[in-house]
Amino acid sequence: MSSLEEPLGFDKLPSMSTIDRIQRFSAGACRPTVDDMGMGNCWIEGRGCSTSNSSDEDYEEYKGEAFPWRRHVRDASDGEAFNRRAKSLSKNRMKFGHVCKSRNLPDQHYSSKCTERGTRGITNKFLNGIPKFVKIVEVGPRDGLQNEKNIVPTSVKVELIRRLVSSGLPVVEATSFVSPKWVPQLADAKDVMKAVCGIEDARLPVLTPNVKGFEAAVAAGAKEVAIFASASESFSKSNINCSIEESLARYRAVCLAAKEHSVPVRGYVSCVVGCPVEGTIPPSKVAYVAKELYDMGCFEISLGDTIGVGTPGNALMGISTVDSSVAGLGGCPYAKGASGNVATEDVVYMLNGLGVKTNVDLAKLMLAGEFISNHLGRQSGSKTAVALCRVTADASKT
Ligand SMILES: CC(C)(COP(=O)([O-])OP(=O)([O-])OC[C@H]1O[C@@H](n2cnc3c(N)ncnc32)[C@H](O)[C@@H]1OP(=O)([O-])[O-])[C@@H](O)C(=O)NCCC(=O)NCCSC(=O)C[C@@](C)(O)CC(=O)[O-]
Repeated sequence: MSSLEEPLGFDKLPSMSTIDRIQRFSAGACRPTVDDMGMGNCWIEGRGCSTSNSSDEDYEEYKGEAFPWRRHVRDASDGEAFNRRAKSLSKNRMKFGHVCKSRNLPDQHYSSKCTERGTRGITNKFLNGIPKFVKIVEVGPRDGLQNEKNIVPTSVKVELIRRLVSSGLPVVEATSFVSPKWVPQLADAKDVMKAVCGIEDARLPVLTPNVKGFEAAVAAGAKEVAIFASASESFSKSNINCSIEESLARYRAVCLAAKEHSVPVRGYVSCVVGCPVEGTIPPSKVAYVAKELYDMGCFEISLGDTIGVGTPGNALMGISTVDSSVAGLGGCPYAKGASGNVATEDVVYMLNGLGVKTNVDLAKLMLAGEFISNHLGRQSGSKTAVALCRVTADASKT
């Protein structure tokens, strides 16, 4: 029986063809997680969303997402239960169209909610493998604002986080405890965290590049952190001023500290498709870094198409965790050519149209996007937000 405590053998790494399919899938900054790559026995309790029978059950599982410090040894009954649920999922796939109401969106004709009718016309082939629930990790307040020319006031960041959480997003990355010399836009990390750490309706992870950052984050009230490695040597050097191996050594220390504090750690791998300096990145490099992060205790690995050079392909199906940024804000300041992030509004709109539940209220999310876009003095980078605003404005004239 395989144990969750066991390190993965190299034979358990995703096959080259799997990685290749993931590469083709990772459009923009939509980041599939390693679990979604079918990484052998990387079973983490509570992450089996695509095997659930109902969206509500999926969501409950996400809310109860367990972390490595709580990984358990999977026994035979777990495996049987998993298989039973997987089988019944395939029976229930036709239920995709179940309504998930978007409460306050002005005009519900425009895919503001998931409807049975909206999905009926889509072929079974396409629907096969689409998860019933997608967890969205909102990175706007962190990735979105880290590259802004004008520094956004702390109070605006805090209000943005509150609005995003109230839209139903389960995870909102709040800020980074990095060097203020490197990312001055997030130099107020401590104040932001202190203001939001009491929020309980969502997880609010923060980026920590080293133990110094981890300690500052925990002192400010962070309950979850993220570490960020790269599959490209050049990007590692320009982003965190060290080689991949040096970064992994730093992150092992962060993970050890996190374990002592029972703080869950999410792992990022940047440049999983391409790097602005090195060009195409070999999938084996991505798999290596992902495995290292997993082995040191990360409960989830986010695969970042940092400069947005991936293209969608059939392997899109089955992905159940997506990172996105409200109003399409952001991008890494140390990735030349990074074209920004996929807008959360667009992701939610698309998933609503496909009948995939997210538990995010699109209307409230759009208001959060409008709030930050107004502050930044520019139009939202979300096509959905722009289009639906126009529709609403036109409707109000008639
Ligand atoms: C990693 C370092 C710190 C190395 O930076 P360094 O200059 O090599 O570090 P150092 O150890 O020599 O320290 C330099 C100074 O920074 C201070 N320092 C050191 N650590 C910290 C800390 N944690 N918090 C606050 N201060 C810190 C340290 O105390 C010292 O201060 P000084 O003595 O000069 O006054 C730096 O390169 C850095 O902060 N990089 C962060 C870059 C960044 O945040 N990039 C954007 C996030 S990554 C991203 O967006 C990609 C992602 C995650 O979204 C996924 C994807 O899309 O690909």
